[in-house]
Amino acid sequence: MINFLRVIKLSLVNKWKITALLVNSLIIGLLWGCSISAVYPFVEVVFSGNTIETWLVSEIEKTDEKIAELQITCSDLKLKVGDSGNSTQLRNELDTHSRRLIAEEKANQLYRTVMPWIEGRVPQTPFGTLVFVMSTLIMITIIKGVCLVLNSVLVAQIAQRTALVMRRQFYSSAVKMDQLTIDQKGTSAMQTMLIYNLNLVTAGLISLYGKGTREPLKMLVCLVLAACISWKLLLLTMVVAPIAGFVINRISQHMRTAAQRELGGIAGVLQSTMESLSALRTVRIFNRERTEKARFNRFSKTLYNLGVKQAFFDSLLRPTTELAGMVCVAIALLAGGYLVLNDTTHLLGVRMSDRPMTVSSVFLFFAMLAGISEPARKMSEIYNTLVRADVSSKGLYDFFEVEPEIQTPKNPSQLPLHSKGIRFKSVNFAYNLKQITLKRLDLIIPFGQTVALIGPNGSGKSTLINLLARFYDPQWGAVLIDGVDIKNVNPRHVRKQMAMVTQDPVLFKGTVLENIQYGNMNATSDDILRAAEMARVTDFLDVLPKGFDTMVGDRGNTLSGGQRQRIALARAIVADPRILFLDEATSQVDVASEQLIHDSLKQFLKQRTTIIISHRPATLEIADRVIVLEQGQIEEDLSSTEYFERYGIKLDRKRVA
Ligand SMILES: Nc1ncnc2c1ncn2[C@@H]1O[C@H](COP(=O)(O)OP(=O)(O)OP(=O)(O)O)[C@@H](O)[C@H]1O
Repeated sequence: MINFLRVIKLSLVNKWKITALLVNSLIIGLLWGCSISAVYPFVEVVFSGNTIETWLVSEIEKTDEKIAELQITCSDLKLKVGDSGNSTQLRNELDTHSRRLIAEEKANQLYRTVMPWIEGRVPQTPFGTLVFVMSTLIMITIIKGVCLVLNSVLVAQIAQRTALVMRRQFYSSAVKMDQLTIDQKGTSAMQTMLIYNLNLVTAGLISLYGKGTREPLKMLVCLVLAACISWKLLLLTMVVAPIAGFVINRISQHMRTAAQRELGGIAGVLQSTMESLSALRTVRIFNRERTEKARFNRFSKTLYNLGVKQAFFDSLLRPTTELAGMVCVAIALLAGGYLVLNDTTHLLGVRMSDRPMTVSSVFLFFAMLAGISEPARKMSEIYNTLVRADVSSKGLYDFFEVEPEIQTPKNPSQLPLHSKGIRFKSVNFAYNLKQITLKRLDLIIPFGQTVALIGPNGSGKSTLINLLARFYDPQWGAVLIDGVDIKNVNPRHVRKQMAMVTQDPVLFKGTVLENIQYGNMNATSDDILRAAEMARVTDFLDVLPKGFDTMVGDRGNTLSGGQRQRIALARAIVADPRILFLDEATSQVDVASEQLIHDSLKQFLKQRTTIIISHRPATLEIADRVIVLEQGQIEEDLSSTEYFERYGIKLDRKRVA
């Protein structure tokens, strides 16, 4: 439970709520004990045709008689002990009777103390007493109900607050996590963790602070009351507890393994579902519904088997605790019955109580054991939840503890506003040990230049941009902006001067306006309008139902690919970056619009360094320089005019017009 203990530690900041909860749970426990104790007046008073007052009077009389009798016996025994010298048997007898005398005196004292409080204040008939007991029981139940509501609210507040902290911690770990780890883990695994693991941890906290606090306190109250009747008899009945504890421990070890497997299985099902649902169009166009269904069914079947296994171990717990409880009750009744039937205080030579037990006190003892076994059963149920919470918290803490590879140095260098140039200095980079992606790459891009990177798929174009944005750090060599190694700069400061548009840009749920503003939250409406005009967003606003205020749907899925790209371009323009990346940024924009965008971009690109990735000659026309990459190395580095001449590329401006 070491991992869940860390969650509990986190929840301890709610110390006042926890204190209130403990007090509340203790009250519930006491009320529980009181309601069970009602069995005593039933058996002893009501069903014997007494009222509380007459019963007290008769008890005082009985104890008076017993005290007188015991005093005589004790005096006789003292004389006999004196005569016989050192007879052990007589001494033991004297000891037993003396103890009994003290116990009777104490009981008598108690009855006499209570008597003035009771006299004339309680019902005077047996039926009236019954009504009184029942009304008290109902009152206790009402107060207990109010306490339970308060208890649930406090538990929810503690658990949900802790979940909130962990959710925030998860999100900040996720956004800090370096790209390489995210690539390896997969975003759907992270989503699963955020939803499923966190839910199980919250359920664990609710169980712990709810039943996990209430039930042991209920047990404690009943244990104390049972011990007051006869602590020795209680010890005797508890001999089965270590055996039950051993069996429960063995079962719980299996439960833990099963819970771990089940969690892994659920993660698999959720990941597979998220993946196929987010790519439903691809699934449909290739008629792969059956394949996906089969894959999903396979995962679900595994989950079913794991669930059944888990349920099997869960189900073992209840009969085990019930059997242990039954054995306890049987021992108690057998021992108690023996003491009552023989009117003795000794069992197998061991004194169990100072006064012989009455039928009603054995009943009360039995009721207290029942009062212990019910919470014990509930406790065994929460164990399963706690095991799952522990397994889930391990997953979450493993996630929190991943040290991001991209770190801010202890004494970061300041990066001035980019105005000189970018340099890749002997850069070697590999995503994994098997393949080097960039090999001793040297490249200098002066400020204000627009460079087009071209080359076959997988030649390392996007990787180059990723290194410049510090999504990854090179294993060898350095990337410098204006002479400052960006490894020594806070990544946030590096990215502050950058903006990026990719071929499949992500838009967020919100309006067109909000999506453009995302690039610069301080942008005025004029800035947004200017950016929208430059990216030709304004050209299609008329066809959108609410213009700038149209909701773009999940990830912008209510827009066409070209419209999405144009909004993403406007978002980058409004950010007013010093370094701009355009990775096939207009690949889905129609030729006529692309030409218009290029015309308006030309002026904009003059005050910044731009890196374009594209295979389309039309896009290359805004570049000053073309660099051809091949297997992570620079093959050619030409001015755009040289490049167009060498490869005989002619741009058909008429077609555009
Ligand atoms: N996250 C990643 N993890 C592991 N390998 C990667 C990762 N991203 C890219 N690669 C590998 O690095 C190499 C270069 O990829 P990169 O995306 O930089 O190529 P590219 O020139 O931009 O290709 P394209 O023109 O197809 O976009 C490829 O072989 C690719 O498989």
